[in-house]
Amino acid sequence: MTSASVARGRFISVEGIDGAGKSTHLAWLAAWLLKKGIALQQSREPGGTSLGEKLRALLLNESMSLETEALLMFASRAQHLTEVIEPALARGEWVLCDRFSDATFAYQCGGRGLDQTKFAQLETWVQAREAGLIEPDLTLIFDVPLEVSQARMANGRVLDRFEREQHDFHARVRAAYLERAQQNPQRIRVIDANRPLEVIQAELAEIFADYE
Ligand SMILES: Nc1ncnc2c1ncn2[C@@H]1O[C@H](COP(=O)(O)OP(=O)(O)OP(=O)(O)O)[C@@H](O)[C@H]1O
Ligand SMILES: Cc1cn([C@H]2C[C@H](O)[C@@H](COP(=O)(O)O)O2)c(=O)[nH]c1=O
Repeated sequence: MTSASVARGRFISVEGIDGAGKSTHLAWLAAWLLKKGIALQQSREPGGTSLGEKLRALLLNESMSLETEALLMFASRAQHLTEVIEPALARGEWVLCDRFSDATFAYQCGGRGLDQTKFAQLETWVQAREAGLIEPDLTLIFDVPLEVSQARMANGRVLDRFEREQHDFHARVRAAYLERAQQNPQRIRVIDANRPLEVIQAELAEIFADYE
């Protein structure tokens, strides 16, 4: 097979409020898919590139205006798309990404109140290509009640700027994620993450059973 005929890889993103368990499940899913022989890249946003990780450190730790925050999220994404995501998909590899633009919709629009028109403009600017908008093929939202995520986060970790936000902020983020799932039922799947790990892993194995 020539490189021109390699089938595009799959783009999977995981989302959820802070402490929902998405990083835990992403690591498990990556190991499970690798065992099935699927070549993949595991990455995250903000971050995923050398520049993106520097932007991540600023975003998670420095105070900044709402506009700066939204623009830096998309700056990290622009770099991530051109440097990591698009080349990997073109090589036929899967990309498993810990958060993508649904997170901007949930945190910057839902949590912070950014105008959705501005979000749509930035999304088009950064993600539009000739073939259409680059979006995940499948997005898993790990959903838990706030008391559960707060209890999981309280378990001995140093909280970043987003994690230190008030209860109302996280409630708005969760509501925005669920709204986004309702708007995109063909792409987004909500997973009840308030269950034992092995039960959630069995659901993930079922979802990906037919994927090759
Ligand atoms: N289903 C579960 N049952 C019990 N504990 C869980 C479950 N899922 C995750 N945890 C635990 O909750 C904590 C938070 O999980 P994790 O770091 O994966 O969340 P996260 O959604 O990636 O958080 P963040 O977005 O803030 O990085 C970890 O200690 C993890 O072991
Ligand atoms: C991509 C993206 C992320 N965020 C926020 C959400 C989280 O609180 C942090 C990332 O840290 P994580 O716990 O490792 O997921 O960034 C955001 O506000 N907007 C975004 O687009």
